[in-house]
Amino acid sequence: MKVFKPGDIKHIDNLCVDKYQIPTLILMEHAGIKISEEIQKKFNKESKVLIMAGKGNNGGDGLVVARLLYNLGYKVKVLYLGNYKTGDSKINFDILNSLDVYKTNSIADLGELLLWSEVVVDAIFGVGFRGNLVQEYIDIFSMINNSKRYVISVDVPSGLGSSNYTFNNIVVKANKTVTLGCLKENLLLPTGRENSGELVVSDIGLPKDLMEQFEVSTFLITPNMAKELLPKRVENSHKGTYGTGLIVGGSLGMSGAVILAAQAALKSGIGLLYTLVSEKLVDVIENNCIESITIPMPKGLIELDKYLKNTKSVAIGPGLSTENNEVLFLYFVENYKGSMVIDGDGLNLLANLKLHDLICENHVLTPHPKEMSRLTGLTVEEITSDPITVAREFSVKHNCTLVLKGSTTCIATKDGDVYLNTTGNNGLATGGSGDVLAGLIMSFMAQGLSQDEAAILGVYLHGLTADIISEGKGYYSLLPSDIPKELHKGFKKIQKG
Ligand SMILES: NC(=O)C1=CN([C@@H]2O[C@H](COP(=O)(O)OP(=O)(O)OC[C@H]3O[C@@H](n4cnc5c(N)ncnc54)[C@H](OP(=O)(O)O)[C@@H]3O)[C@@H](O)[C@H]2O)[C@@H](O)CC1
Ligand SMILES: [K+]
Repeated sequence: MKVFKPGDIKHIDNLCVDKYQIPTLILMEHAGIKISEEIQKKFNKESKVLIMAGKGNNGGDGLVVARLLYNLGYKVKVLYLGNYKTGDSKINFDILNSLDVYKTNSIADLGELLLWSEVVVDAIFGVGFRGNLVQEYIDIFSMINNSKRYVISVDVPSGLGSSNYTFNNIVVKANKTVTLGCLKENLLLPTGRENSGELVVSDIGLPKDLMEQFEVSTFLITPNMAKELLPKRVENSHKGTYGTGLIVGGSLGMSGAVILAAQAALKSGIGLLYTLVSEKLVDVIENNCIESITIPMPKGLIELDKYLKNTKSVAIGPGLSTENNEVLFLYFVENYKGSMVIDGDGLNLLANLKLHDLICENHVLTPHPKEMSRLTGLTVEEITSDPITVAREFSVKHNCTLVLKGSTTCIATKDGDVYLNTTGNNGLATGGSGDVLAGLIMSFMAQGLSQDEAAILGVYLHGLTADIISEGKGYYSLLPSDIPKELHKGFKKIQKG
């Protein structure tokens, strides 16, 4: 599903007017209708609604809601923050003036108005919000957030920056956000997700042709997209049909990482799996992954060639220490020509040895923000405040697939597209989750998916399965090892669509 930058909306507005002859006043009316319908679904006509109308068009939407609900018999009060000298908001303010609706621009009355209200319509700022908040707005937002009223935000929760930036760290916290016409990037990033409440995308009559033709480079991974990516299973098949993969990893005290990656690969349809570990770990891997073939690390790496010949994909890094593994890592990055996931200490070796020039189109890198920081030299804050841009710039520069992990994971392709994933939950914030993901992506590449496809499906399935498990287990008790065990439930849900 297409995801738009807040900056795209101005462009869409202009095209509506210039190319499709749709005045923005019509769109504003539609927006108001949709918001008022959402309120009618939850609150009856006896309800007291406080409309907080900002000075731009977001405020104008709020003024329409005030009029529509007043006409329906709701008890409506408006606290307006603009002068409304021109434009669609002025027209709606003038219409409202002709009605007997209570209005004030006295911010000093906010406390009393909040006490009076049952529902607050947050129409203070929409996609036109920029930069910092002055103290007056910080106070307004705090009062709304502390009021314990049901808050419905128009388009975006007010104060949400254009990316994951929070500027003053305060955003209106909504119970529901009705976003107008299309999904916006900032709503899908962590700050947006934390503050939007239930997210509804509302059709406000933007022309279908315009929305289909408008080019974007950010997409949300949908259930349908995941379903289409599932590797096909055929009746007349054998283990060769579903590919051979190899996991390279493990070190003393870190054998579990290989086991987790291997179990994920084995439970996601791979034809044949090898694990390559140091001799000391062979027994523990053998005991825990009976379906895989364990290769003890040979003295001469050239001996690996016989295994790699038929191996379609590799995951290198789970549990691999950075100590004494430089030669091994370099061997794979330089010689292996199939698809390869580089995870965990594989990424740290890549960064330590400055091997960025060896990253290529066959590679899927799966860093969390700290690993991304080592790879790029950016701070973790710089990465998490604008993860879409950071991921996109890296994948294009290095011609690879990049999976930047987070509560919203960004999968960036060499072509510059970014796919956002919103499955998964805080129960995944545990050592070992990433190893499972590396195993899944490697397995899907072995089964014939491209690097981008495998990353998209792997990330989506990983999070979805965690969500299914958490329905019963909650978040505290979710273990990475639960995911391979319950993977069949994730597959089943994807297959159902
Ligand atoms: N096509 C669509 O989708 C449609 C979209 N529609 C709606 O329009 C909305 C976008 O409207 P918009 O462009 O007028 O911007 P909006 O969000 O109201 O804010 C701008 C105002 O905020 C102010 N301001 C900004 N930052 C500030 C700060 N830090 N601190 C203080 N003030 C700050 C800024 O002030 P200025 O910088 O100009 O002084 C300006 O006055 C969109 O979200 C949707 O609700 C619908 O009407 C129907 C069609
Ligand atoms: K808003």
